[in-house]
Amino acid sequence: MIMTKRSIQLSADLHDYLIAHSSGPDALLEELAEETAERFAPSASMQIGPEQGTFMTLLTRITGARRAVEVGTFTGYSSICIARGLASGGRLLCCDVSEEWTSVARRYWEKAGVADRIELRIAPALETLRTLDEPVDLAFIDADKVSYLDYWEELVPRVRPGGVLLVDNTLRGGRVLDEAEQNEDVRAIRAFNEHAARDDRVELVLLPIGDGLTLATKR
Ligand SMILES: C[S@@+](CC[C@H](N)C(=O)[O-])C[C@H]1O[C@@H](n2cnc3c(N)ncnc32)[C@H](O)[C@@H]1O
Repeated sequence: MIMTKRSIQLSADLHDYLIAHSSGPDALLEELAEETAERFAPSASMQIGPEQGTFMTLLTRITGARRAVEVGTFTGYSSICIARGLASGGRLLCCDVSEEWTSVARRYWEKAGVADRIELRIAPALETLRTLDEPVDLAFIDADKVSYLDYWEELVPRVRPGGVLLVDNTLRGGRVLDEAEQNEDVRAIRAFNEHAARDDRVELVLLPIGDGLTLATKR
């Protein structure tokens, strides 16, 4: 009989323990999370979690990424985590449609000392992605769920062989499993997961970090 090792369910205490035994977040990211929670609840829950942020900084650094793209910036937490991991001379292009939310991001980019390596484009992300003509080392998708498949299709051809794609919320709180769940976002994530898992251009793993984080590398 084959015994399958499964990821364990994290209780709130075990999650706290995991955070306490990981690097970061530093005081600046904590301040950003607090300001976002105070000013923008309940939208604040859109922000990535601290362990995801650390994971993304380490992954960006380990892969030596110099040219990164983020789809969905909000108040800037994940963009700071990516920007901090970029190799010397690296650049991050951020795509969002909200001037209000990204004005907070701009302020924290200055405080974090990463403003000089980030470009923000305020426009529907599909429009921005279609203008990209340089190979991408690392892409992060975290915007409107119904467009995930379209973002993927624009980004996969642009990511260089060996480059990385990260896609957030791919477990959607576990609702992907509930066949009765017909919420538009959940259906979109389900369709995305099925599409990506069968995509021969990449190898991927769906990690149980945060709300589910798909990590793919281009063949
Ligand atoms: C889940 S939040 C991003 C959270 C962010 N990654 C963080 O860690 O704080 C989603 C963001 O996608 C943006 N967004 C929604 N639709 C978009 C679109 N069509 N094009 C670009 N950005 C979009 C929203 O304005 C919002 O800021």
